[in-house]
Amino acid sequence: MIRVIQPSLIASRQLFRRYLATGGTFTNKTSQLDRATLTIKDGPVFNGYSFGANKNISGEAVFTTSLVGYPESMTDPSYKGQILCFTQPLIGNYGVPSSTLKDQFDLLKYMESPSVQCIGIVVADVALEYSHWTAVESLQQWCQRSGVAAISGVDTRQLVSYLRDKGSSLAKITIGEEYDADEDAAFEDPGSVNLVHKVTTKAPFHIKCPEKYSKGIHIAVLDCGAKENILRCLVERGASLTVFPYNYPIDKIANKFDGIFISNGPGDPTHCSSTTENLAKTMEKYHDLPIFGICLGHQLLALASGAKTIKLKYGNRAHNIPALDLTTGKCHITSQNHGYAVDAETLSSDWEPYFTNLNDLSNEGMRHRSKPIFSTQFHPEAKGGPLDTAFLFDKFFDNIDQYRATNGLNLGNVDDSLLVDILPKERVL
Ligand SMILES: NC(=O)CC[C@H](N)C(=O)O
Repeated sequence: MIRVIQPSLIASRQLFRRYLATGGTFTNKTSQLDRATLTIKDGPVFNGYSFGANKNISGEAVFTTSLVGYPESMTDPSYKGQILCFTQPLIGNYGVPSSTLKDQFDLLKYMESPSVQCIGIVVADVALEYSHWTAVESLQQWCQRSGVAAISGVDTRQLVSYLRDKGSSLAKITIGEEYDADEDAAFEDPGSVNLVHKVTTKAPFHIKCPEKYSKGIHIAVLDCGAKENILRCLVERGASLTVFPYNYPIDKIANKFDGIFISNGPGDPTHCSSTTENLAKTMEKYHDLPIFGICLGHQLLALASGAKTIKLKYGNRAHNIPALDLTTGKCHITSQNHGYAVDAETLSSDWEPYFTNLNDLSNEGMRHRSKPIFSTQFHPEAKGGPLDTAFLFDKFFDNIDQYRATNGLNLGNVDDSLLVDILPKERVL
């Protein structure tokens, strides 16, 4: 078959190349920007312009195809140690909102954590000018003040084609006129260390549900790098939260709560063996305690149940990934950010797959056949992305209602007094 390439496509490609050669900026002045280089380990080298911190960094290069939500993505602790490439070609045009403004629950209003978590970003074209009613600074200012390396003028289509072919790769961003490959320091692999240890809360803290919303429910959250909107989704449904470090021996006090939630987080789930051991003991000890896990929380629950996780070639990072609900046959559009997945083949007979990814057929969730325990690989809390699966938080609360109906109301509240000694009054951000 003869493949006809339209002249208009060739013209637009040539134009795009020429445009990238200028630093990827039709509308911005890049003359004041330093040169920068993105080097993929054993792969291509991309020249561009630095608009972030003036420092060389290395990490794992991954890509997201989300069209909006760069402030939310960049503050998502699951991106710790990663160099995030945006396939959306123009990034920064709506600026960056306040990173300290709080909402009615005393949670961050616009960000998913107090600071930028990825180590660097890669874009085709950065907007140095911005406009939005919530914006307080430009993406350039935010990256510079946060110490985050940022490179523009990269042909992100070529980069992503490479990453899809070869898989997520180690990479570096170096700032300066000339990049000398001989001066190459080692490419750092963030996945070789326990990244959860870096992002988890250092001490337990309490988030009190405002009177007006409160249902007297008390949930224990294992914080592996929890996104702010997960906490909000729990509090706005009427729960007070006690947020614990990821390796807290939760099995010792799980019965003092109405439910356990396990959060998202960065890196390889097998690094968190203390958490999986504690979860295994919790499930063994308390048979009808509701448990819900999201993303890393899903993977940790799977490991605790005896299943295995695998590393995906290039992962799923997007706001429009179709996940099939195996209990209803409905397909939901989901928000995702992960590089690992649960191997559904290894689930024990007590568990069943709950959702399946309709793009790559990877596992998207599991549920216990008889206990009120389930988890999802995707993010029902979104931020960014669609809220189509937010009903799963309601399902968790339905399980909690049933648990309380059987075990007595205000089960969790009884324990506030017991917990008071170990809890700092204020959350330390
Ligand atoms: N968002 C997350 O919780 C990510 C989970 C895990 N770090 C992964 O990449 O698969």
